[in-house]
Amino acid sequence: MADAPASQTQQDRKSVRRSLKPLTRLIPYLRKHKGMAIGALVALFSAAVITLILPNAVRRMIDFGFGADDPALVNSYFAVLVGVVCALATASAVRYFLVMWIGERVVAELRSDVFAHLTQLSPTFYDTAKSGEILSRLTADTTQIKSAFGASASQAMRNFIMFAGASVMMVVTSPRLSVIVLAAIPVILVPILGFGRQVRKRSRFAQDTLADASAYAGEMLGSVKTLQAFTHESRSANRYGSAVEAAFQAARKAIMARAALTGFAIMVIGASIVAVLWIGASDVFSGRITGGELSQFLLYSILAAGSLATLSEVWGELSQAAGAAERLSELLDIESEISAPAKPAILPAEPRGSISFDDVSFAYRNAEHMPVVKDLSLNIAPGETVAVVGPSGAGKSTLFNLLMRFYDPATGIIRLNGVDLKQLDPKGLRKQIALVPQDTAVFGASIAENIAYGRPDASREEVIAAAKAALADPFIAAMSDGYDTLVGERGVTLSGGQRQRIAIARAVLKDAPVLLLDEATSALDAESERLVQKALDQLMKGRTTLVIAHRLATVLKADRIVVMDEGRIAETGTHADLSAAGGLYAKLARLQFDAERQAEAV
Ligand SMILES: Nc1ncnc2c1ncn2[C@@H]1O[C@H](COP(=O)(O)OP(=O)(O)OP(=O)(O)O)[C@@H](O)[C@H]1O
Repeated sequence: MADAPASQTQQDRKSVRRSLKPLTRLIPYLRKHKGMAIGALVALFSAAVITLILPNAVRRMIDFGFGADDPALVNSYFAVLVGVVCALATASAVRYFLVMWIGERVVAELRSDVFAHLTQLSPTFYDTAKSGEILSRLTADTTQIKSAFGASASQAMRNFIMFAGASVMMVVTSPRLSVIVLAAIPVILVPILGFGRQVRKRSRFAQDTLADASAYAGEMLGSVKTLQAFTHESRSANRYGSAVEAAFQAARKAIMARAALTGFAIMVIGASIVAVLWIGASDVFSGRITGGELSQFLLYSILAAGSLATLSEVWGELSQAAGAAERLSELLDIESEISAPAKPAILPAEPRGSISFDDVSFAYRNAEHMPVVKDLSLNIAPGETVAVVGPSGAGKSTLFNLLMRFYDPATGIIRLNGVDLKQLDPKGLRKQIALVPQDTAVFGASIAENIAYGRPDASREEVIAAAKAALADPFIAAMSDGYDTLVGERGVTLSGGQRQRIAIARAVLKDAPVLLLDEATSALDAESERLVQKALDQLMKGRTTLVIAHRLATVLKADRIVVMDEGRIAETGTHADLSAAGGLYAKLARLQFDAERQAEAV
């Protein structure tokens, strides 16, 4: 599946899966921990076998120990029993540890894999996906799988072994009584399977509803200022409340199905035990079996019944986990639209930083009927500075997206150093490009770490040098902890101009031959503006620069101005040429730059 459009994922979700098959996706994770898994199985098996020995020991004690009227014999039986109990305790503790360990381990690895996969997906996926929903999958679904692996799977196996063993031992003890108990089994099993399907369907629905609610919460908390500015607090809280309520109702239905399943199983099992006891009692009176044998049989049938009841409960849990595994599999199966070719081309060193767009057309996946770039051709020489201007929505940022290969063009070829971008490994390509975006993302870490985002292996000295080149050093030095000051979500909020200088410092560190610069539209104060401009001038030296320009100063400095309109290049030339031509540029320049001149005059 390529980057799935939302509608397709929705459709997949609605389809009801009828088995635990999605859980097989987890087998490779188990294989990695074969030793632990085998250990868990051995412990599991030992504990089950020891439990099965107990009723036999009880019978021997009743029939021989008490019967023989020999206290020494009774004592030795109890001594053996203590040993058996110790062995049972040890095996159970080992089983618990190993099984829980495997559950935690598998989920840790699964989480890392899902996250790593998510980081690889192309922006097309994120254009339609809701980040809150994805986070819910990463946390809630994996937790469900953990409980399935940690507890349910081992319980299922233990109880299956116990059930099989106890059934065999029941037949050995009293074939006549066994018939009654075993006849009840199909009566129990058939509805269990039916209920199980219901539980699975409903719990998947509950999880989906919860994921939708999380997506909404994520979106709202991400833009809390807008929310409060429009005083939408109670409206949002109500909407989230209803979403959570819907999730609760869905969960309630799943729980109801499970409760009915458990109650039903216990009732049928209990009834058959009472019947056995009744008939067994009359058999003891008539001398057909001994009292010890009836006790043994009864203990085995309680064991078998208990195992079956647990199995029915565990079946429900495993079904829930299968729903979660299915949702995670869907995520893991999404392939990135953008990937490296089998044999990526080597980028020639020369001409360093030459760019060409050759008859390129492109539309975003979620608006395919609306091409955003149309038959666009543009050659940029190494070291050239090209300013891209145009009305809002003309497709300027899209050019950057295409050049960084976040998306592939529908038709036409884009080349770097003469090589088609599709022939290159996207990572290799992106190493050649430094992006200074309009709105810089600052991460919850120290300033130094934020700058080193440009090149994580950079030394402290290199980070400081980059900050100096970006004229960011003075404001960083003035902060309480200097380069170690925490910023972003965990610390100080940076101003627009400061963030831009952090972005420039990152680009300085990256030292790539191509620079993509998206000038901020929001005006900085004169001093910040001067500093940012000065830092940029330094950065642009010797690099091929494509700049989405909003300032007169920038277009004046550019070697060439490209004017975009509705996805096409409307005009190209210098500021003087284009102003004189009296076309779109002249109009834009009049509107935009006149205001700037007036502001400067004030
Ligand atoms: N991820 C996306 N999915 C769908 N449509 C998009 C996406 N990004 C941009 N568009 C649309 O593509 C068109 C061009 O957008 P683009 O951001 O390239 O314009 P721009 O010239 O950079 O505009 P601005 O100056 O306002 O930033 C717009 O109509 C926009 O709505």
